[in-house]
Amino acid sequence: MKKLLIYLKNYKKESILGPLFKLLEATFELFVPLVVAAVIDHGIMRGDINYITYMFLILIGLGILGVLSSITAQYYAAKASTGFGKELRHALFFHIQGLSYSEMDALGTSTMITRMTSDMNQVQSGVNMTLRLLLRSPFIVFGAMIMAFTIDFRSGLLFAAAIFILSVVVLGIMLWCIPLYKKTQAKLDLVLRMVRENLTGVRVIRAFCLEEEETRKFQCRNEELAKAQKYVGRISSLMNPLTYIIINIFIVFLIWASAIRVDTGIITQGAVVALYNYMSQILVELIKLANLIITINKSVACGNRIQDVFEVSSSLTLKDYMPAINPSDYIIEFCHVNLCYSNAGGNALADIDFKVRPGEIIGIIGGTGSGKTSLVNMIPRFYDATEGKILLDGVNIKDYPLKVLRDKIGVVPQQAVLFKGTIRDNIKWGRQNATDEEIFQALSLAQAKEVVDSKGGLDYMIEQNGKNLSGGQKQRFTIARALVKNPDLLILDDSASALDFSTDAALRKALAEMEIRPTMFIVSQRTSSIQHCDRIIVMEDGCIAGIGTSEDLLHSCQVYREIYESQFTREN
Ligand SMILES: Nc1ncnc2c1ncn2[C@@H]1O[C@H](COP(=O)(O)OP(=O)(O)OP(=O)(O)O)[C@@H](O)[C@H]1O
Repeated sequence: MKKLLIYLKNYKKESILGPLFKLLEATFELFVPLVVAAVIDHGIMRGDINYITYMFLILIGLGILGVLSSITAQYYAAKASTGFGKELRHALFFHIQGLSYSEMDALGTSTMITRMTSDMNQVQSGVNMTLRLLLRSPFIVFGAMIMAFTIDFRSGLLFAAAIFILSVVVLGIMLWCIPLYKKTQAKLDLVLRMVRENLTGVRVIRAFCLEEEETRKFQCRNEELAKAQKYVGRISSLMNPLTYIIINIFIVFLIWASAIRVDTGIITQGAVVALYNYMSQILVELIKLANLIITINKSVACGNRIQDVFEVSSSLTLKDYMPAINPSDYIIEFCHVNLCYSNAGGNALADIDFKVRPGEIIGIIGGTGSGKTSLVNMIPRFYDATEGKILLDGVNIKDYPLKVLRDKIGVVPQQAVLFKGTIRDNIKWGRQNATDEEIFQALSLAQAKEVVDSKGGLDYMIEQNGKNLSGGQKQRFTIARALVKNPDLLILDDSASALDFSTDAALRKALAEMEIRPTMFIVSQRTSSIQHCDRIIVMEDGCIAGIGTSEDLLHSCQVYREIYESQFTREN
């Protein structure tokens, strides 16, 4: 958490002025009981109206100064904490953007959202409260005690005893509560994760009629959370009655002892009222301090969770400068590449070794989980090879600046992801300066032009995740988005799976006939989608089972033959 405080560095002035103004406010507050005492002892006792009016004006002045100091302190604390929150959020977002898929997989999306939102808010409000109260409350507690000592030494001792006992009770309850708050936070995380999963997977849940089951599970988690919250709530609710009882016992003692001392003329009646006021101030401030410590603890826990994300460094080694290009006959070369996912038992890919010439269309086929996606995901460095190397234009892909590498590659992922915005905005994700003409060219190639026409043009608004489009329409837009980039290398990862056979065939034809054709990797489960590729890579259990044309493979590769025959028979 400490490391996060660096994001306050641009708000040093506010971080100093906020607490200082709070101390000023506290100082004015500490003078109030003295003024009241003076009013009683000198004004009321003597019936001196002028003196009372004068002191009354001083009280109003102290009140106004206190309010002004408080407002100024709130202003600076809010400025520092919101600025801190803004910079921390920005830094975390930037850091997450730099992580590779491996780290994203390990951290998990829903926990990152929680850290970015509710944890971040908790840390921000913790900073705000700390700036306002961390100095103020102890200042008032000890200030009130010192004032009590200056009024009457014996009463001061009573104050010291009261502060000690109250601190033990308040700290005890607080220490009891802190681990329980952490457990409650963990249960809240579970509820949030479930909400997120249910909202994103609502269609699947309904399709499988799992609403009741999910509602039951949610109710369980929700009840566990409520139970934990109630338990910690009950314990923390002990704070007020206990502290009030203790402080009132001390007040009884104080008034009893003071009354005797008033009778003997050691202290005045005004002094008793002042002491009583100081005792009340101590109570209020100790409770505030306890709440503050709980808030700080929650914030530190949340801050540590945010810090954990910062601690995850990207496994991507990044280069800033373009390497010298080694002229090569091949655009892509996989040299004995292995891939082992973090936390996975064994290699997902083993000894992948092949070369691709510029302009070639390579089909990749294989059973579910055979490693097709893993293979193509390594080219844009979504995952890095654990052994071996991959060359692009003769240069190790790890030697390219990431932006240069990814600019050369157009990727159409298995899952068609679109963003809220117009069709134009979405296609421009591929290339920001693409003209409408270029966008239409890409849409035509992707067989998506008639979809745009049917939706009324490029200004049609796509909803978040493209939920107002069919699966096939989304796929066509994601293909157009990759094509508008004019990549040297185009990766289509099962991205025509939702297209009907004739649209799929028209798409392949259009791609094959492109004037300046990128080298292509077409991943598919359908033989018909890849059988006309220049070469086909057949994957089985993370290894290459065969490479060649469809005809060659039908003779030489049993895996391919089995896939081909099973589908060929079915398709006919
Ligand atoms: N992010 C990941 N973390 C851990 N293991 C993974 C990850 N992605 C894939 N795998 C594993 O790697 C293997 C290959 O998966 P991959 O997605 O590459 O297969 P695929 O041939 O593309 O499958 P499909 O046709 O079903 O998409 C599988 O055993 C899978 O469980």
